[in-house]
Amino acid sequence: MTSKSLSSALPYRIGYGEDAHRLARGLPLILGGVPIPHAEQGAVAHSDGDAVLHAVADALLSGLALGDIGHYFPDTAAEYKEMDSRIILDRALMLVRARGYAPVNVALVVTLDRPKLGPLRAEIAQTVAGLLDLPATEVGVSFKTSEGLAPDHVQTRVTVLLGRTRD
Ligand SMILES: Nc1ccn([C@@H]2O[C@H](COP(=O)(O)O)[C@@H](O)[C@H]2O)c(=O)n1
Ligand SMILES: C[C@@]1(CO)OP(=O)(O)OP(=O)(O)OC[C@H]1O
Repeated sequence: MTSKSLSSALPYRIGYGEDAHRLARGLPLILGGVPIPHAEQGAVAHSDGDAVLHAVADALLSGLALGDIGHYFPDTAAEYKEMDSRIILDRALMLVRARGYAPVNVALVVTLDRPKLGPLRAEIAQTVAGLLDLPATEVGVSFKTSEGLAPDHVQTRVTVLLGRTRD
């Protein structure tokens, strides 16, 4: 079987995405659609700077080789200034669905030194799952510190499994 016929025979595809934003005082921090209370610093970004939703959207797009969010939402366009990143994720999901795929499960890792995000794990999983029309049990959420190596930085890495919904 050639690699071309193999990829059309298999019902699953893997996607990977990541995003990072610099942090600065006086800005809100939003992760996975959840505003983080008591964050001393927020994301420096053109949009609302939600590094989780950006990485999930890039993971969806990469699974079908559809480019990345910067292609669809250039950070030079004034219309996307301070935009809600749920719009970005919606667009990526729409593109994936239009090609006959849907997310099956998501695994995401947020690297952030402060604040501790553990108490928000369920809310972030639930919110991301809701945006993808998945049960919260299909969104794994892990947190890591940078061990002080990058205190002014938030980073998210995401894998997603896409399943074919039609032939
Ligand atoms: N912003 C964060 C970062 C980490 N955690 C939790 O702390 C534990 C230890 O993380 P290390 O990076 O030091 O291994 C781990 O259980 C993380 O879930 C957190 O809650 N918020
Ligand atoms: C989202 C966009 C567009 O507003 O900008 P940012 O919010 O800066 O985010 P980033 O993840 O750096 O890049 C994607 C851009 O297209």
